[in-house]
Amino acid sequence: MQIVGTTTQMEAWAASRNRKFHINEILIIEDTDHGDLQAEVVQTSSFNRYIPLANEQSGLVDPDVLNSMRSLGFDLKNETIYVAKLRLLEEINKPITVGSHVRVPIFSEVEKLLVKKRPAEGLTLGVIMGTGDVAKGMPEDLLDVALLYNKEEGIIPQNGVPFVFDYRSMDNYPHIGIFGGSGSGKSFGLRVLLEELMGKKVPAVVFDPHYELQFNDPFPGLPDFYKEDYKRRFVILAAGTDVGIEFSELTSDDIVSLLRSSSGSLTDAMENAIKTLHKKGDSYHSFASRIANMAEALDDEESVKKQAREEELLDGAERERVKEMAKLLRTYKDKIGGSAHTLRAITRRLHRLDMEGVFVPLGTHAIEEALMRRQLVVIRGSIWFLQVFASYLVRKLYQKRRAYRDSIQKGKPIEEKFPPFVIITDEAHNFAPTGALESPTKAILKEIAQEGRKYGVFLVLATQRPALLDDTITAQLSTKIVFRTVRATDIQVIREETDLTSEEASRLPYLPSGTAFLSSAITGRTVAIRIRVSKTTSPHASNPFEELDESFAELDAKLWEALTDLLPIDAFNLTAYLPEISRKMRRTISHDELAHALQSFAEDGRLLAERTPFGLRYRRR
Ligand SMILES: Nc1ncnc2c1ncn2[C@@H]1O[C@H](COP(=O)(O)OP(=O)(O)OP(=O)(O)O)[C@@H](O)[C@H]1O
Repeated sequence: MQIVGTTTQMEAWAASRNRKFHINEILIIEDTDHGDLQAEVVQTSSFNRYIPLANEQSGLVDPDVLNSMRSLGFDLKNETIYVAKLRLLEEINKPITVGSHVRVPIFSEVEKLLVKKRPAEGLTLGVIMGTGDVAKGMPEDLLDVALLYNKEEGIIPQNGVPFVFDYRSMDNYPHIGIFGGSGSGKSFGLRVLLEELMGKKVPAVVFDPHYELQFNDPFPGLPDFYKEDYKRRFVILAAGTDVGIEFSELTSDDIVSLLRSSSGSLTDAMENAIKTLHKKGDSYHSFASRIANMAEALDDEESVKKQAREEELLDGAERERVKEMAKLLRTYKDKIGGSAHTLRAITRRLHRLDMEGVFVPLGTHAIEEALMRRQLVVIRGSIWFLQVFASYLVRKLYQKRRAYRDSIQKGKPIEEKFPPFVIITDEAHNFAPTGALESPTKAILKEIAQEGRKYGVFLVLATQRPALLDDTITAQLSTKIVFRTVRATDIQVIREETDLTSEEASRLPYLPSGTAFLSSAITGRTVAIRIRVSKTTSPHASNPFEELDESFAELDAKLWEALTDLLPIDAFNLTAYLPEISRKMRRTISHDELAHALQSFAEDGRLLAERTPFGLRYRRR
């Protein structure tokens, strides 16, 4: 391998007669002037001897490169020649020397560049692309730590140097963005990241609207040495059942922002009424009934006042209610204006939240406890619910952590201990949409994006549409893992927000699933990685069509077995067979299900449908 063509102090072309270049591999240029230089292959091509001029004319390679190859003795007409564009990984002040010899490094030469942390200290996310050759001399602790997967062969060996992410440096370079279109491997990558965070016992909260984050089932075909038991490292909590909002903790401002976030706009009159009528420590019931009483009092002011004057005519409970209404009128009427309509609108909104199960007496207790145990907390619920809940939860956890850190730093009495933690969500563009679009969680995520580092609170935001994610937040994500991306608007944002080169950006639409560019202030350069196989799998990870063949074919087979003894079966008399078939199937089979099954067995040729004077009779073929 040799340097050919015109070079600069950053880039050069290399040509070889007998070795194909791999994209992203690291090579050593033995420069006579500068000594050994490390460079990365950023583009590869080859000349085929049978169509020698095809590439030459295509303009892919600089004419200078071709002339230089000729002058260095390459026979362009009769040889197959491999060509690569190299980019230096270090800075020099004069151009790379043409004619310099190029070689594959040995592991120790590139160890510092490729392995910033050992697997014991960082998150092992995958394998660095193009490192198959240098990996041969790796020490033991880097072997078999990132097994790979492909659909055809299943689990395959680690074929390169592992990529170990130095998560402790997030202290200086916080937050991670995971971008990639549908099917690009984003969810798979997120699972691997979560496994690694659990492995290091980093407390984290992940929102799971797709109900797919569960870590009990091992990935099929995993060798025993690679299996990991995460059962004690995570908890799954259902929003609205296990966790929710503890109403009595809310301030008037919280209630305003909660109602605004859950039901869109809130009028000034409604906001004013909430702030006037809400009292610190109110339960949902006490607040809702105060509003309802006030609305009723406003509806029929004169009657309430009259009844209050004649209170001795009323019985106990009713007397209390009337007295309360009269007091509300005296105290608040002027402050909130006279509209019962406004109050009813508040009641309706509160009622909806209550019906959805948003208010849970134990609030976020279970989440805080799990974080203290350094677990991963998976919170499940509908997207709507999670958005409403996330805005409250994230703010609350962040405040707790801030209060604790501030009390230490400012020498105030120490607040309750609260650990640093990571907030993770997919579909992040829904939680923090770009531009003027509002979402309940946007403000708090923005605050954490800008300030969270100081308190040890970090974000991992995954999205298919980086162009739709709030740009202040995007700019704060110090590490971006970019999977296959096809849309031009998203590629544009990625180019602006990462140091991906134009060659790398042009590869984005064609990246195979599971391959990504990691652009990070922590690594200092863009690294192409292949994400390792996850150690666990989602309960609904199987291909839906394979699932049809497997699970539903099994159902078919069971039914077939249950009815074969009873053949022939008369279609007019199906109900007579149902008890026996249901008994054999150990579940109730309906008339329609049996009729449908018989018909489909006749269609696939297993049964013969005979016409009789009483209708169809199914018999074995
Ligand atoms: N690291 C990987 N190694 C091997 N195969 C992978 C890897 N990541 C993803 N794949 C393959 O690609 C498929 C799609 O991946 P995944 O479900 O992660 O896509 P996605 O980007 O999350 O898509 P969506 O956003 O639609 O969920 C996986 O089922 C798997 O077969």
